[in-house]
Formats: sequence, C-alpha cells, structure tokens
Amino acid sequence: MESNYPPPPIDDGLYGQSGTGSTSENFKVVVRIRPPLPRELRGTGLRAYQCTTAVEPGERNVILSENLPAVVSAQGVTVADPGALYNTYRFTFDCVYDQHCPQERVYRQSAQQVVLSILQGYNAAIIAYGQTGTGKTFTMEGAMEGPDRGIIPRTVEDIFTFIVNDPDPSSKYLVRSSYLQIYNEVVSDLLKPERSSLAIREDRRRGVFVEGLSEWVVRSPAEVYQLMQRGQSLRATGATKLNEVSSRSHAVCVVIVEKCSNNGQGEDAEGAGRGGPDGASMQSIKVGKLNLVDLAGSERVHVTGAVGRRLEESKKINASLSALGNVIAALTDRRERVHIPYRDSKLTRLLEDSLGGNCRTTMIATIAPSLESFQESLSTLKFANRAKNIQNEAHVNEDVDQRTLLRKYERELRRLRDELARRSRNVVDKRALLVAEEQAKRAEADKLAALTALQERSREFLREKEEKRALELKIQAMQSQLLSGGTAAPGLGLAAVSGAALQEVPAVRTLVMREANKVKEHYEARIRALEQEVAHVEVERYKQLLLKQRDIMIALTARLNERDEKISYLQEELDAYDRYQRQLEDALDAKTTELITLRKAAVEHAAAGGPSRLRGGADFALQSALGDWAGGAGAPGQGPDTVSAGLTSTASGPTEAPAGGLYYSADGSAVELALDGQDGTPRGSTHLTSASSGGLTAPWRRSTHSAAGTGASFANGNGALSSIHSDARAGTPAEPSSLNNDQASASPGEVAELRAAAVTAAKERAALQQILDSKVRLMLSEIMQQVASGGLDSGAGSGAPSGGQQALLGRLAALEALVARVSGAIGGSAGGQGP
Ligand SMILES: Nc1ncnc2c1ncn2[C@@H]1O[C@H](COP(=O)(O)OP(=O)(O)OP(=O)(O)O)[C@@H](O)[C@H]1O
Repeated sequence: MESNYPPPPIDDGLYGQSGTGSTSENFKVVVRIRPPLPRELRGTGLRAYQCTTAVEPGERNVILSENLPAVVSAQGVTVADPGALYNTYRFTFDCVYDQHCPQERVYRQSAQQVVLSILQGYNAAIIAYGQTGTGKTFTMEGAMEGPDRGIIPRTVEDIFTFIVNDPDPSSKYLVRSSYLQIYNEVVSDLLKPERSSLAIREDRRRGVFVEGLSEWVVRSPAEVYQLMQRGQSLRATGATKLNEVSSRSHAVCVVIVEKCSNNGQGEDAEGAGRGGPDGASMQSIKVGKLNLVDLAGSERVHVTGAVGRRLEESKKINASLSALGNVIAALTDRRERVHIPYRDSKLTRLLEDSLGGNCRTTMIATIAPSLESFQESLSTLKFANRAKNIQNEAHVNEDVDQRTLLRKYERELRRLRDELARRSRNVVDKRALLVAEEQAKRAEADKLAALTALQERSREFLREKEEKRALELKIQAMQSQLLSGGTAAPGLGLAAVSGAALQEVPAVRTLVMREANKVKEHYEARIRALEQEVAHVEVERYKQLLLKQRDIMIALTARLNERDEKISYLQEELDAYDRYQRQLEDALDAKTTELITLRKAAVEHAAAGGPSRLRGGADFALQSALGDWAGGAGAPGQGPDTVSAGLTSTASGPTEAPAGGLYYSADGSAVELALDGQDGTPRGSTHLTSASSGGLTAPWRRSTHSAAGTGASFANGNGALSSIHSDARAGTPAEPSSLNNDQASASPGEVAELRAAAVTAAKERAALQQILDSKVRLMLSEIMQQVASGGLDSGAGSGAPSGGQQALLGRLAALEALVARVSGAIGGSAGGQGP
C-alpha cells in the first residue's frame, strides 16, 4: 500500500470538458483497455494473438480495428482514417486508458474528483461496465494493497485523507458504508447475508435507497477494507470460460459521507446552511453518496458456453444490462418526454440517480484488446459512446433532512455532553451533595424523633381521652341516678346532655368536684406515701450517719473524760500540795511564834537565874536544822558566833561528826541528827531520804524520831503551844507541859543572847520561808507544765506511775522530805512535835 496518498486533486478538466467527450458536466465516460491475458496471447487455435485496440495520443480516442496495423503505425500514430477501413472504429471519450495505464492514474484522472465530490455534498457514482473478463473488478477493487489497488480502496483512502486534512477544525464528518449485490435480480446485503431480497425504495428526502440495507460507520480505511473483504467473500462468483473468477452479480459499494460545517467558513454560497430546529442554526449538514458499481459482465452465451445455472445467470445479467442500455438510450434520446425505464430491472432502478439524476457519474467501460473480444469491445464502446450523452444534474445535498444521521449524532452528542456536564457538576458538587445528604439524614432523624414524640403524644392524648371518657361515663351513670332521684333540673334529658352541660348542674358539679377531690386525695396520698418512703430511706441513711457520729463522739468523749479524770486527779494532787504548803506555812508561823515564845521564856528564865542548858541545846538544834535552808552553802557559818560554835558543816560529804552536832549531807538527801548529852554519846538518830518517804496520799506523814535531852515547847498542828520536857538521861520524849513566863528565869546576858538568837532566828525563818516558797513555786510550775503538756497522761490506765508522775512524785517526796526535815529540825529543837 502506498504510504503517501496524493492530496485531493485539482480539477484536471475531465468534468466540464467539451468537444467530443461527454456532453454533461456530471456524467463522464472513460474507456480502459486491459492488457491481453496469457490465454489471449497464446491465441486460439491457428490464430495468434491480434490486438484490436489503440489509443490515440491525447488519450481521448480509441481505435478498434480488426486490422489495426493498417491504421496505427508501430509508434502508435494513426496513419489512416479509421472510418475508411473495414471493421475499424474510432471513438472519443472523456479519457481512454490503454493496457499499460496503471491503477493509480485511472483513479486519479477519472475517479478521484468524482469520489471527493461527495465530501461537498454531491451524489457520485463510478460504474464499471464491460464484457466479462475485461477488468471491471480489477479496476474497481483490484488488489487491497500495492499499486494494483483499485478505485474502491483508493476512494476510501482519499476520503479519510481529505477529512484528516480538512483545514476547518469545526467540520465534522460521519462516514458509513454499505455493500450489496444484485444477483439474479435479487438485492442482497453483502455485509448481512441474512438480509436478502431487499426492496428498492425512493422518497424525496433520501432519493433511491435499498430498504433494510445495513450501513456501517467507518472511521478508517482499514475498517472499510474489512467490510469489503467480507462482502467480496459473499459475492456470487464463478468460473467461466472467459474468466476464472467471474462476477455473477452486480455489486454496489455504497459510501455515504455526512459533513457538518459552520456557515461561511470556506463554503460556497450554495452550501450556506440553514438553521434547524435542534439549535444547530449556524451549522450546515451536507450529505454525499457514492455508488461504486462493479457490474457483472455481459457475455455471449455461445462464446462462454454457459449452461444450466451459469446460463440462467447470464440471461439475468444480460437482461439487466439490456435494461441499463435501454435506460441510457432513453436518457440520450433527444425526443422530449421519453420514458426512462428505470424500473425494468433492479440495476437500473438502483442506479436511477446515477443515470440522468442528481449525481456526478463516471462510467468506466472496459474492453479486452484481443481480436476474439472484438465484437464485445465494439458493443461496449458503442454502449459507452451512447452513455456519454447522458445529462446529469448534480447538486449539493445540504440540510435536506433534519433527520440525517449526523444530525442525530449531533443531537445525541449534545445530549451526552449535557449529561456529562451535569454529571461533572454533580461530581464537583459532591461535597455539597454530601452535606445535603447529611442534612437530609439529620432531617430524617429529626423527623423520626418528631414522629416518635408525636406518637407518644398521641398515646397520651388517647389515654387522657379514655380517662375523660371513663369520667364522662361515670358522670353519666351518676347523673342517671340523680335523675331517678328527682334532683335533676326539670325537663333536662340526660341522654341529650353533654358532659359539659352536665357540669352546669350544681349537683353534678358537686359530684364532679367530689370525684375530683377523691382523685386528688388519692394521688396526694400516693405522693405522701412516696415522700414518706423517700424520707424513710433518707432517715435511715441519716440514722446510720448519726450512729456513726455518735460512736465517734462516744469514743472522743471517753477519751476526754479519761483526760479530765487525769486532770482532776492531778488537780486534786495540786490542791493537796497547796494545802500542804499552807499547812507548812501555818506550821512555820506556829513554830516561829513558838520560837519567839520560847526565847522569851528562855530570857525570862535566864533573868530568873535558871540553867542555861536549854539555851545552848535549843539554839543549836534550831540553827542546825535551819542552817541548810538559811541561805545556801555559807548560811550555817554566817550566823552569830554563839550559834555557829556548835555547828559543823561538811560540804564535801559525810565526815566524822563532832559530839553533840547535827550532821547532814550536802544534797540534803540524808541527814543524821546526833544529839549527845554532856558526855557526847549519841542519843538517837533518824535517816530521812526521799526514797523512804513513801506516797503522798496523806497530807502529812509524821516522822518518828526522838531528840533526847531537849525540853523545848513547840506549837502543835493546831497552833497550840505544848511543852516538851526532854529527859537527857533516858533519851525518851518528855511529857508535854505547859510553860509560862513565870517559870522562866534568865540572866541579863542570857536574855540578850536569847534576844539576839531570836532576831537571828527570825531572819533565818524569813530566808527559809522565801526559799521554801520559791522551791514550792518551782515545783508547782513544773507540775502545771507537765499537766498542760499532757506528759502525765502517758501512763494512764497502766496502774504504774508514768515517767512524769515519777518525776512529780520525786519532787513531792523531796518537798516532803524538806518539810519533814524542817519540821523535824524545828520539832527536835522544840520537843519533836510536828504538824
Ligand atoms: N488492467 C489490468 N491489468 C492487468 N490485469 C488485468 C487488468 N484488467 C483485468 N486484468 C485481469 O483480467 C482478468 C479478468 O479481470 P476481471 O475479473 O477484473 O474481469 P471482470 O470484468 O470483472 O470479469 P467478470 O465480469 O467476469 O467479473 C483478471 O485476471 C485480471 O487480473
């Protein structure tokens, strides 16, 4: 196949040529002479091959002669008048192609322009006519590839090349094809074999057409080739004497091209489009139809030797060709109003437009060059010569039918594009659609909820309605009772009284009110019961809480009580100490008073000349007892010389005691009191220690000791003066005896001494009192601090005294010892009487 097919041709003058060619602008007749076949070249019998055809220069005239060399020189130049020779004919056609003319040239010069005219909206036809075996099929179809490609494949290639090269991009084309045959006067669809015996119709819109013939939209030459191959395989052929593959039918390949283009864009005035009702007002549609006709070959039966089926075929073929000749004869008859017998055969009927109608037609008459085909060639040339006078009037088929397929396609395309645009918008608006769907869902859900609520309300309404109905029934029943009792208003018919009217009756209203009150009371009672139930639950809960709180309070109270008891106990102890302190103070006061009295008695006794033993012993004992409390370490030695003479102090520890002295330890924990008589022998001793003092439950525990040799008087716990007569010899306490001043006698010196001693004793007493007060305050302060800090609680309940209590007991024992010692000292010096 040629790759670069030539572009649409320029008019080579075939059409419109005057002179000896066709008289019609639109009907051309050309002659093609095929080369001699090998069979012909071999000759027949004794006759060798003889060429009978020659084409004069200019390819317009063909010479057919049984004696061709006499007419034409070896160089092809006509040397004699063909008309003057026997059996020599000269015909002029629009073009004559000799046996050497290639397919391409035949097509380009005689077919291409006609074929491409369909792209401008013309009908066109290429009709191959000739004796059997003269090359009609070769010319029309030829090979599907290579230089032998015939008119049909080249036509297809040209059509699509033209479309592709159309400079107007707005132009649109639709190409479709059909393929039929007329075999034995029966029209069949070669592309749909099941479709046969098709009828040939004609109408104003479509012209002549085959009803039911399939049309195939093709978009490339290859698709057309496929159709052609399919159709050729179905075409009726057979071997004859003159042609191994003889076409036994007329074949028509139909190519229809619809072209849509904008008005005024390269179109001539004739092609100006008119608007259609479908909105394509600025577009024009042109429809061109091309019939590519490969006729069956005429044959002489006696020559072909056809018999039987072939004979019948030949008869049919010849008949139809005869009809074609008749049509052509009629068309070329110069008489007016000549009947054109198109309907005499299917062929002429089908080619009605192509023969004398709206068509640009080229008839290619094929002839064989051999002498044996001379008569057939002459017949063909005469036929063609006659046909060249056919007058066709071709015009553009533009918008003749709004129902053209392209229109339909355009409408369908527009519809599909609109659909696509709509769907595209849908895609673009998919988000909005989703939102809308979401809203719709929500609305549906709201609607459902509303319906559910409405349903619930309807149920409530029905319930209320039933209750109301029940009440009304009840009221009616009661009203009927009232009527029977004569309490209703006169003339009031119960049956005709509605519930509202009944309530207007006072008695009924009362009953209604009563019933309403009953209902109200019922529900109030129910509410109260529920409230009580709720309250009961609440009370139980609060009760449990209160019980828990109560247990906690009890535990706390018990703990507080326990603490209070301890505090009370300690308070009592403090009170006992206070009492004891007061007793001590009282005792001190009494002792002081007694001491003064004693000194006065001593002075008086001295003044009266009595013994002085008392003076020295009592003062000594008193000084010894008070010395430890009279002002610290140096107190005993700071006294008057007369007092300190008999007192020995050992600050560094126990030492050997001097005769008749009071010995004591420096810390005051142990005191040994040794009083001797005149011989210095110890008369008694007592040990006072804090550990031995015992408990303090008693306000005072009397110390049992003896101070032999003393006879002093002491005030007792009640403050009364008592006189103790010490028996130095026996060492036992003397019986108390009352002393009076009258019995005392002292010298003036002794009185002075006693007076001085009394002054000293008073000072010492004051010092002692001060020390005692500070000691007691200190201890009380410590006790109070311990009580305040709770230090005394740690051992509560254990039965054994705690550390704090131990300390307190120790302090108290020390205080007790101190008091006992002082008391003892005082008592010893004054007769051993304690508080
Ligand atoms: N121009 C040509 N060049 C070479 N060979 C040709 C030419 N024309 C025809 N032939 C050959 O002649 C033979 C007959 O040609 P073809 O079949 O085309 O004749 P036909 O007119 O169609 O016959 P029929 O009418 O019986 O169908 C074929 O073998 C074909 O190849």
